[in-house]
Amino acid sequence: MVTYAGKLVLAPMVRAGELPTRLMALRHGADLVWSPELVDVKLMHTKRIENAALSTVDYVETSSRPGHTQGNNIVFRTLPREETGKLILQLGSNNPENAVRAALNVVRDVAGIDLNCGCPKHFSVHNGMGAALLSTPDLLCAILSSLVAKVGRVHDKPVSCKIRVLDSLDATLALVERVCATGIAHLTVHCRTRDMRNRDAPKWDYLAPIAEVCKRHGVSVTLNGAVQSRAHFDTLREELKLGPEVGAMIAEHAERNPSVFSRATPLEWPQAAREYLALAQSLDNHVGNTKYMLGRIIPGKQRMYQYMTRCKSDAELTWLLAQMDDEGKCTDDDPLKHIQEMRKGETKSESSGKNKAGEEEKPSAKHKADEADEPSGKRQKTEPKLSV
Ligand SMILES: Cc1cc2nc3c(=O)[nH]c(=O)nc-3n(C[C@H](O)[C@H](O)[C@H](O)COP(=O)(O)O)c2cc1C
Repeated sequence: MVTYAGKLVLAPMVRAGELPTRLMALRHGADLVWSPELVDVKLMHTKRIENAALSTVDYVETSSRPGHTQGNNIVFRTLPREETGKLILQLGSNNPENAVRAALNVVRDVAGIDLNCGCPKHFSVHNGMGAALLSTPDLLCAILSSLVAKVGRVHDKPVSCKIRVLDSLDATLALVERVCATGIAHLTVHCRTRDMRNRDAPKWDYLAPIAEVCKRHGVSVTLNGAVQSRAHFDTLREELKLGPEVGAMIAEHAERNPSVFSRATPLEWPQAAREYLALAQSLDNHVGNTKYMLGRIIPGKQRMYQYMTRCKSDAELTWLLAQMDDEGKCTDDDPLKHIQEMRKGETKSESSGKNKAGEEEKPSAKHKADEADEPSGKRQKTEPKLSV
């Protein structure tokens, strides 16, 4: 069974935490990775498909949700070869039965189930999920108890949850006592309150007393909030006098550079961007999501950032990043002109039904295998942009 103590992990992040980012984080030393929050009602209506072309397991949305049309959205994709034993799936839920149904649907492909009790964004809280659960502790604990009894114990998989701190330490400790008593194995504490933004300094001093409560219950604990890298975590652990059993979770810094988990120096942004793009393309990641991540990795003030935002396809992104030197400068005098020309060429070959080599166009083996990337992109487009 997976354990969490002392580990440095990738945070759950909507949009940013898709498979390519998780793999890059793992390859650079993340001990565990969290999926983005997946809403229970959506996840419980997915069908498991083994995608032989990519060696992934895809959970694809089916049509059976009332009011939803037939679709083939990939809701969740994992690469068992690299993620087995290291992937924690995060649920968004406001209902114990739905949480259990969703978790049972995917439990064979994940190492643990986590409940999101910390996201303050409208799409989560207006349904009573995420940080709203902090104000409904009875419901929060009912969901956790159900997950522990009906999923965790049955399938020998740990259940965990991620909370924010409350306005006072006493109120936080009282909540932690209740949450630990549900039988969870692990707790992540985002050391900011629901009203604090990511630019606000976290209340790290809450962590030591929270860790004491957790220890009494045999629950491991992870610190979250403004952790920058493995080296920074080592320093923090000393400064805050945290035991070796306390772990840390990184979100924004890992979104900007998924190699921050490394014991060596993390990659510079041009190398990180190149590596991310190659990984995303090898996994048939939707171009909209790839661009989103490149937009986080490439600093906004760089020329390369502006060029990247003008690209519309994987081919354009590949060409552009191949023109980038090791400092991130573009070696082509007029990359936008070249991209326009590429696009015109593609339009011509598309309208003739033939590719540039004059062969008939065929769908790629990967797309044929799951036929689902485009709908997945639609999902990504409609997801709200987070800045939590
Ligand atoms: C792009 C993005 C998406 C996020 N999505 C989620 C999510 O799905 N579930 C969740 O519990 N928190 C989510 N968060 C919050 C982070 O997991 C984390 O708690 C927060 O960013 C604080 O960590 P940091 O200071 O290292 O960024 C998200 C944060 C970001 C930046």
